[in-house]
Amino acid sequence: MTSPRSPQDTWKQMAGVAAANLIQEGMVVGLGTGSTAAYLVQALSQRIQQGLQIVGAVPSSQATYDLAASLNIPLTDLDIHPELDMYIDGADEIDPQLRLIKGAGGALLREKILASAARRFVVIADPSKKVTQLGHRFPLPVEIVPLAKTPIKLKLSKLGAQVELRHRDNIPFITDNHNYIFDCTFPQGISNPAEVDAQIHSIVGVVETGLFLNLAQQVVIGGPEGVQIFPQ
Ligand SMILES: O=C(CO)[C@H](O)[C@H](O)COP(=O)(O)O
Repeated sequence: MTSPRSPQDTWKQMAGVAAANLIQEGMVVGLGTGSTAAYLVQALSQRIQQGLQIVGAVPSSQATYDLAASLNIPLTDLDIHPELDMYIDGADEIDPQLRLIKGAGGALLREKILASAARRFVVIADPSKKVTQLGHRFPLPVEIVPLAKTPIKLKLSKLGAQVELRHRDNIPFITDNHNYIFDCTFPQGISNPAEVDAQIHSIVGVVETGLFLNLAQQVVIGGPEGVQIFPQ
């Protein structure tokens, strides 16, 4: 297993290990994307080596697929298992109502598909991800069809967002679904996430937003005082 490098990494690993311990025999599990989810994947692999038998895991990105395959986790997909027993993933922001901003890793569409296909969605994080209001610390990622980038940018700006096309290595970042991502900063935060989500979804060419509302059931936070699970 990778050695944690900072307290935050240690806390992410604690959350990943605790969430892997929630996985039971015979489950179909969705695996999230990002550094916290990578600790989950490593811990699940260890449990499988120790004898846990799952039906299979569905990865939320190519990166997670590659990691899980390299660790010999049995993989499956939504065509074979359209319902997941559990989906476990990180988040960029978590509010007190378990509403989330996700998508820093660029996998928000597949992540939301898996979260909505799961009977139980467990979020794993370190304490820095907890916020009182969404959108204050982290821009909202919005996945869009590249052809429509200019009209969509205009419409998002009219909703009050400062809109940046995500780049990697000085070229536009392309998602696993061949789309672009706009990172949208709302200077006052997002006081009504459901309304903002509906307004953004009404723009033609928007594929999905990083607002995960009414999806997460449980949060596992690793921190200096150990692991806290809410609600228990
Ligand atoms: O939404 C995500 C990827 O699209 C990640 O779950 C989120 O960015 C958290 O990442 P990390 O665990 O590396 O802090």
